[in-house]
Amino acid sequence: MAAQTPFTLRWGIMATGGIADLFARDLLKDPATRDVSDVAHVVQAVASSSSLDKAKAFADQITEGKPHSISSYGSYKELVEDPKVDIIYVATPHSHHYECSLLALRAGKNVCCEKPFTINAEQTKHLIAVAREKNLFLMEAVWTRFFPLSLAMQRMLFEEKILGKIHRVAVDFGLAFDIHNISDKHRIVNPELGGGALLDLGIYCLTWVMMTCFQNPENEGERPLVTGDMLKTPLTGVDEFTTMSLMFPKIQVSAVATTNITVRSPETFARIQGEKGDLTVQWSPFRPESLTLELLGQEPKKMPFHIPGHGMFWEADACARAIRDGKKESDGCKLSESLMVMEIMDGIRKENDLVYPGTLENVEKY
Ligand SMILES: NC(=O)C1=CN([C@@H]2O[C@H](COP(=O)(O)OP(=O)(O)OC[C@H]3O[C@@H](n4cnc5c(N)ncnc54)[C@H](OP(=O)(O)O)[C@@H]3O)[C@@H](O)[C@H]2O)C=CC1
Ligand SMILES: O=C1OC[C@@H](O)[C@H](O)[C@H]1O
Repeated sequence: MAAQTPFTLRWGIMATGGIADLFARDLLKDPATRDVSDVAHVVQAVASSSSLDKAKAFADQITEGKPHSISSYGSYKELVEDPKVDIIYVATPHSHHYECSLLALRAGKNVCCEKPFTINAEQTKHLIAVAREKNLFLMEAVWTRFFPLSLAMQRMLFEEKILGKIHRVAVDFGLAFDIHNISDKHRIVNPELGGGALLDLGIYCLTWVMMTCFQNPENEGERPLVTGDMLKTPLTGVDEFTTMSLMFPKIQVSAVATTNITVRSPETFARIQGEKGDLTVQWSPFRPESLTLELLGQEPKKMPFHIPGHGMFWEADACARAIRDGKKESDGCKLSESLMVMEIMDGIRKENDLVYPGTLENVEKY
């Protein structure tokens, strides 16, 4: 039987920083290397807000000097106006996600925007409203949700019920940014770029809590009761340490999530404890490679999950499948969940008086 022609999605990469590079390189990987044949990707165009030369250099860099036909633009506006681009990957700092996603949606482009979706929940709501009004696909790029490990873990917990009743979840994600020696302009500490632990790293902790608690079918979509505490860095006033408590009354599960930008989390960053034992997940919280089952009375069993590349292609494949099928959001990263996570983070920031400066929290009129 003849092989089916894959559905090919043509990407426009908005920004030329660290994650844009990793994402674009993953798009260029042959899908066969991850056993995918129904969808494929093309890096159609790239844009830099700073200069055309930067965009051109980025295109050469991701193709490693090989001949290519990627269009380069010296502005984001030109990128979203390219008729050959189907979807924009927004890879700017947090502070710019909202305006960049709006720019793309208003130009009629589908959007996959880096995490955190926006600075606050009102901005996320607005993006969702614009996407719906324009009948476009929109997704927050929470790539971790699409990893084989994440999907296997959910099958084990919810279909095989390998731990029996789940009682408790603990997740920690910290990175040692050496904040006393980096520039206060670095995006991780700079309030003007939406810096701080919660929005950058805490969102992954919340992702693990959503995947292990909120998405438990027995939870039936009930929202957790949330409280949180922050310790802010005297350097710039953003949160250096944030601790969150998330209680799920319907399933009687308690979750604790901790995040910080000063010390690296230990190798085992997540522990799910149930009546039959524990399931732990090993580094990293954003790109998980192995989990361990520690069932009562049995030897621990470590299960590695191979990642044939950086692992960002799985979320790209999900975008392609959704768009191919005429869907306006991905089942793997629902807009309602992205909005809930933004609302949780808003609530914790409010409890701790963390407000971003200038116009960062503004929402354009609907
Ligand atoms: N999924 C993941 O694992 C990761 C996700 N991220 C997310 O991706 C986003 C970008 O992070 P990262 O790539 O590390 O950041 P970088 O600082 O490396 O790159 C950001 C890029 O955004 C563009 N940009 C536009 N406006 C500004 C501005 N005012 N200040 C600085 N840069 C600007 C620049 O490109 P240009 O000048 O060409 O327009 C710049 O290169 C963040 O929101 C972060 O949360 C980050 C790392 C990992
Ligand atoms: O998403 C992310 O994951 C990896 C971290 O290095 C980075 O700061 C963060 O944005």
